[in-house]
Amino acid sequence: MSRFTRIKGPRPLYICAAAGVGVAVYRLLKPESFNASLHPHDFAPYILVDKQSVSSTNAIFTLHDGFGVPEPDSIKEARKRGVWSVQAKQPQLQIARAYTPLPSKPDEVDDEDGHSLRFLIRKETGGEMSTYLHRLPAGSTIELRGPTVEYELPQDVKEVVFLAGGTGIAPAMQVAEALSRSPGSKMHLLWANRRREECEGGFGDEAALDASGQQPSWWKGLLGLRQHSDQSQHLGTRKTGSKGLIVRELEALKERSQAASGGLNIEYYVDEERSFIKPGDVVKRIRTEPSEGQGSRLILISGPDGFVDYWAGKKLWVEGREVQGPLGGVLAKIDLKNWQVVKL
Ligand SMILES: Cc1cc2nc3c(=O)[nH]c(=O)nc-3n(C[C@H](O)[C@H](O)[C@H](O)COP(=O)(O)OP(=O)(O)OC[C@H]3O[C@@H](n4cnc5c(N)ncnc54)[C@H](O)[C@@H]3O)c2cc1C
Repeated sequence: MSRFTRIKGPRPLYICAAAGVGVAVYRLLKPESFNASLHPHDFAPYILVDKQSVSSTNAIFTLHDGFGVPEPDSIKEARKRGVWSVQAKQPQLQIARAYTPLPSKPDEVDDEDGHSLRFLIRKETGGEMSTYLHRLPAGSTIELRGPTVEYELPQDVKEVVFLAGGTGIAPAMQVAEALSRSPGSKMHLLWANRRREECEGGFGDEAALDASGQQPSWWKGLLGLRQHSDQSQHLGTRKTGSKGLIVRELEALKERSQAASGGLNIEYYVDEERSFIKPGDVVKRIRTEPSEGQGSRLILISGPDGFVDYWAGKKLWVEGREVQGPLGGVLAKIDLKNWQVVKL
């Protein structure tokens, strides 16, 4: 199972309490010692304060703590550690699903007490939780628990190549946020979407070089990059157009990274424009010079099952736990040298 399939085994939560329990009841029932509302085991109320449409299927949900308390230390800690999630509960069906909080809002980065949790949520056709969430009006209560750290970045992380498909961009943004606190680290983000509407105005760094004519292009044919390059010229004409919400946030993350670490490099790929991530795009980014120093080098993959399987092979279930499974897919055919692959 990837991040984008139904939670199996013990993960769906069957809740005995009646639906519709609101913040007021929590206030009455909460023990004196219960001063941080997000809790790893018990659900706590959050208020949906804003829902901004990104595309015909995706929206950014902004939630505030139902008690109005500052962000708990557990979230501050998770933001530094790597990829993390929280679970949301559907009260009528008594099920829970995991979602990946986006990095702090650009205007809340320096706010120690910032208490927004934001999620990029895709409305799945026939999906129980996601259609429920997309139907909720502003002001609704959504119960959350967590955080759960899904993957902790090694302390000595030096370089990351992140292959993201669709809403797999959320964990990629978490990694970019964590690395922006890690001087000397560097990240290459390759983000693939089916449709342009998910990344309107997204204009890759490589395409920028192409457009300015400074990047020699002979090697692109060798690496299978020509198609993306041609596409990039096309995207270049859109540079002045409006930018989607996620694209704008990626650009803000990029600025933060450039100021604090070795930088964040982003490329956009759009199926409907016949622009796809190629093996050569990965090969090019994992060529490290010995002079670039010691430290962990990671290829992280996040997205729909088919995307993860294609690049790195299936994850497996062993004794009720999901494990990495052997390296398969395209990456198994590439000489990865000292790069480690992690399927998210
Ligand atoms: C760690 C983690 C983090 C995640 N983060 C995010 C995130 O940030 N954003 C995000 O959008 N998602 C995220 N997900 C995925 C999310 O948890 C849900 O799986 C997703 O929202 C779909 O849930 P659902 O209840 O709407 O769909 P489900 O009801 O579980 O259905 C999923 C799909 O299966 C189909 N389906 C359901 N039942 C059947 C059936 N009987 N036969 C055939 N098809 C069926 C549905 O039509 C739908 O397309 C994450 C998952 C994990 C594990």
